[in-house]
Amino acid sequence: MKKPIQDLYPENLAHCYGCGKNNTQGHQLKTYLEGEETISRFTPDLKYTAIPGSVYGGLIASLLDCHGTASAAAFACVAEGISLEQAQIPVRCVTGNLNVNFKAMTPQGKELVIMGKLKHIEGRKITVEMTLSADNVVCATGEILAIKLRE
Ligand SMILES: CCCCCCCCCCCCCC(=O)SCCNC(=O)CCNC(=O)[C@H](O)C(C)(C)COP(=O)(O)OP(=O)(O)OC[C@H]1O[C@@H](n2cnc3c(N)ncnc32)[C@H](O)[C@@H]1OP(=O)(O)O
Repeated sequence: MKKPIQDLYPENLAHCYGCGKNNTQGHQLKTYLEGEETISRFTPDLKYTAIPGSVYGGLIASLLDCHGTASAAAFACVAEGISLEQAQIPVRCVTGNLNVNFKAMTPQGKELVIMGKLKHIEGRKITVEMTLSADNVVCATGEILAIKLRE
């Protein structure tokens, strides 16, 4: 079975609050490469409330952040011919810049679907465009500039 990108991160770089598998108190977001796009799914619980019934924007930014860095790692691996079918990948990206547009209230109690597409890669800089949807309605869009860490 295909593993999520975050489960391929080196053990010492897998503690991120949003997506680290080694952070038992974090969100543990999981992102998959499907064809030329990436996908994560997350259902927030009620503590992430903004206006009652809607999801807190900080959580939305956090989901886009971690989806974006995972997507960047996956796209960098594909570009460099590094297999994702192995125990660990030698690629880890951090956020240089994250831009979020909140398009509509994000409803509580729904599974959120976050999708990512590669915009471009230039050296260690990887730009990914993202959407976050509930019930097929785009509630937020985002763009991340992720920087691949030096080895
Ligand atoms: C944070 C590292 C620790 C390891 C933790 C791993 C796990 C974390 C998991 C977290 C995951 C979840 C997500 C999170 O929460 S990640 C947490 C939030 N992000 C950070 O803390 C990152 C802080 N910044 C840095 O550590 C360094 O600045 C990095 C590593 C990013 C680059 O420093 P480095 O010395 O390696 O490289 P460089 O300075 O030669 O830059 C290289 C190129 O990139 C360009 N550039 C750089 N920044 C920006 C910018 N802001 N906007 C536009 N461009 C930028 C730069 O101009 C250059 O371009 P060019 O001249 O080549 O054209």
